[in-house]
Amino acid sequence: MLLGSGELGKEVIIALQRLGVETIAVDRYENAPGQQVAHRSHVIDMTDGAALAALIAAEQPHLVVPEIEAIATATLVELEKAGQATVIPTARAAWLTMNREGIRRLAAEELGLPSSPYRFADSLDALRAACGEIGFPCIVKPVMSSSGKGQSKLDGPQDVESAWSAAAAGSRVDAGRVIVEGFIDFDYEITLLTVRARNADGRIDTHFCEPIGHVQVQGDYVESWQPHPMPTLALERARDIARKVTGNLGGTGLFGVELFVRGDMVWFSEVSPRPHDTGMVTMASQAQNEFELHARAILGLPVDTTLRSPAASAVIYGGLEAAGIAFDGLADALSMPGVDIRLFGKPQSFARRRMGVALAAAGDVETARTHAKEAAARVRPVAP
Ligand SMILES: Nc1ncnc2c1ncn2[C@@H]1O[C@H](COP(=O)(O)OP(=O)(O)OP(=O)(O)O)[C@@H](O)[C@H]1O
Ligand SMILES: NCC(=O)N[C@@H]1O[C@H](COP(=O)([O-])[O-])[C@@H](O)[C@H]1O
Ligand SMILES: [Mg+2]
Repeated sequence: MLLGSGELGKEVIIALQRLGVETIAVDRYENAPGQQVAHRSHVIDMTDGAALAALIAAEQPHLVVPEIEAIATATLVELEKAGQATVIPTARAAWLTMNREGIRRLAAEELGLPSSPYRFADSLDALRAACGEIGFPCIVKPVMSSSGKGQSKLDGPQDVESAWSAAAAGSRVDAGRVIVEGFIDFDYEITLLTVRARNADGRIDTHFCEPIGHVQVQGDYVESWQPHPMPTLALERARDIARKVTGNLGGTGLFGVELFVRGDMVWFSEVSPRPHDTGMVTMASQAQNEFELHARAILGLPVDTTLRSPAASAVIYGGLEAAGIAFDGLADALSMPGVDIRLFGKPQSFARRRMGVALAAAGDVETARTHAKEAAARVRPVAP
């Protein structure tokens, strides 16, 4: 049972089905991408613990696979403890990463991993004080949000009030709480896809994919590529951080470990205990893409993180505010060498909603990036 059935869950469902698994797609709205391919589906408010528990009791899935962070994870923890659900990778991992406070305190305070300085605030006044302590520039984010929703960069005290309002509007669950992070002036940022999977002896091994470089605009990924070259020491540090944080979260499955890099310095940013949006590039670059790796790992099957070809991905946004939009220019995009397109089939388009992705494999990353961006630009959303 997938909890969340967007573009990432859709691919996990397809990968699971190819291995003979029966799939149930759950989301907050009807005809979510994953629901279009699953064996059956349900629409519930996944942040409603009682509704979630009732659905799990009715369906009795062998595995519960969170696909987004905003779900009633405290309920998952209870169900797991009572032996009524097996949560991927663990209920505790879903619970800790749902809230930026949980994962940040674990990573920085318990595991001692390098991260940006941070404070939490529950009111505008507290936010003013917190920004004062962290200094400017800084970044403010709701403790519960994703894809950059409700996130602001603040250059001075004049930006505090608008950041507080933006966080309230962009929070998935209105917790009324924000994190302030010191701004890290990184050279580049990566996602290190990390897989915890059982080996032939039944023990869990940690496997790493090649680093994925990416560009984010307003906290949302617009472009990613693999491999991203890194100095040996920085890569070792990145893997060390990823091994520690995923080892603590436990269980089996694929994780997206987000890291900032400057020279040989590496900072932990956050981690998704599930496939990552920037990892969509692996549909073009790897022998087993991140969705297949997740499916195999959670089923106790062997994994192979080998890179097959340099590749890149570029996001196709909705551009329009309309239901049932269509797309022009597919033939133009697909005529490019090494290019492939995924259109997610989201029933409703918003200007900044991710509706598809262009993928390009090439002999080198630069060519792949150029081709992916060009292909994405050739796909034009049109009103129905
Ligand atoms: N402290 C920071 N210093 C510099 N840049 C930052 C910082 N925090 C976030 N960013 C930038 O904003 C992006 C999004 O931040 P973050 O990953 O925390 O948001 P998110 O809403 O969880 O996004 P997603 O769900 O897509 O991972 C980062 O990838 C990075 O580009
Ligand atoms: N960064 C997290 C991420 O990319 N999550 C992906 O976006 C979907 C929600 O999209 P929506 O907001 O367009 O419904 C989620 O279901 C997941 O597939
Ligand atoms: Mg992120």
